[in-house]
Amino acid sequence: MTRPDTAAPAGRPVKAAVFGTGSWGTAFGMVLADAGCEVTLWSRRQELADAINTTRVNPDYFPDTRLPESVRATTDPAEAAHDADFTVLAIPSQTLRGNLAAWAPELAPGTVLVSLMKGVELGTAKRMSEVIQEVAEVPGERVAVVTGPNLAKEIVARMPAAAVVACRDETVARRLQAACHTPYFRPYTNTDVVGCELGGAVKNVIGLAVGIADGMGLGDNAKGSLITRGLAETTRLGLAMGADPLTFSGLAGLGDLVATCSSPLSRNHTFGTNLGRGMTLQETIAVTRQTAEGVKSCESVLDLARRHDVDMPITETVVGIVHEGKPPMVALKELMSRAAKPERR
Ligand SMILES: NC(=O)c1ccc[n+]([C@@H]2O[C@H](COP(=O)([O-])OP(=O)(O)OC[C@H]3O[C@@H](n4cnc5c(N)ncnc54)[C@H](O)[C@@H]3O)[C@@H](O)[C@H]2O)c1
Ligand SMILES: O=P(O)(O)OC[C@H](O)CO
Repeated sequence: MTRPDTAAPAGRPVKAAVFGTGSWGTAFGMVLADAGCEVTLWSRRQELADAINTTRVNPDYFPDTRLPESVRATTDPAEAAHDADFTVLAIPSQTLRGNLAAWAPELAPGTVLVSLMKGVELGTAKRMSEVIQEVAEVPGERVAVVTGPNLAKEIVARMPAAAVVACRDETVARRLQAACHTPYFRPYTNTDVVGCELGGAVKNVIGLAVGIADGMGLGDNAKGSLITRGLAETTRLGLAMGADPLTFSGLAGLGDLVATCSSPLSRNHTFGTNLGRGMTLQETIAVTRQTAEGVKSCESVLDLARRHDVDMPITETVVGIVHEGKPPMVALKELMSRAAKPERR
């Protein structure tokens, strides 16, 4: 595949570096390769990079999936980043700042940094694209976000999904859209980076809440209510932060909420279900071997809400259960006994 815009040198394939060889980094690397890119995955562990290079399989995450020939792996950040048109970041949100500071000197000049992460930084309450801009010292026009209902396990099975590619610069969004568009992965562009990132981060918190309700056996009315009121509080926060409210009825908002809150493949949903069934936080963490971003980001989302003076009762309830040891039944009673109010306020 040649580059999708005239600004880039012709005659070679689009190159992508993907930092993080977990579920989504591996799956999105496969999408990029299927779309015609040359992909280098950066892995922390040499055994994993060797396994991918020799067997074409990531044995730790997707032992049954053969990765395309155009995907290779390395543990050397400079080798991964070399000449990359897109530098994709797929590590846990809370580790981004430290890792990116180490990788920044190796980034290819002019590369577009792409966040796959759905979290908000603890302490600063910054979105991932803000952390990227700050640490890599790049303008917002060179930072993009890929988000939407994209459960990695379904993507590696090449099951159909749509997504959103968001960037302040629509031309950059279109380049990335072309670089990851395949017959099974349909990306739409959006310039509302704030809304897209908030949609992704807050849906993990609502996914935890719905999981808890499922674990408690509260039924489908409770699920529908939590999804809808979860979307309402996400939209309130988005509006306060300058996002376009329509983003939240799109793939980054409603689409991702529905997928996360209805799928047993969602780590956040499953985490919540275990808590709702009565596991302690420590027991739940012990059985969750992958990243469930909402567990940490519920606190930073609540922090954001307070900074913007926005009421987010479901997020507050999740923080109470996950971090303050509040029994789910007590939290439920508190949530249901809040003062009555109109739906649209
Ligand atoms: N898995 C999905 O279906 C999915 C889909 C869309 C978005 N996301 C988002 O993508 C991001 C990554 O999630 P994931 O599912 O790939 O998680 P994962 O747990 O499957 O993989 C995380 C990767 O980061 C690496 N890692 C962990 N700690 C690290 C550290 N301190 N320094 C460097 N690397 C570290 C791990 O080795 C692994 O390669 C999250 O923000 C998640 O919300 C995931
Ligand atoms: O497994 P989860 O809960 O991190 O969800 C994965 C994706 O974000 C779903 O779009």
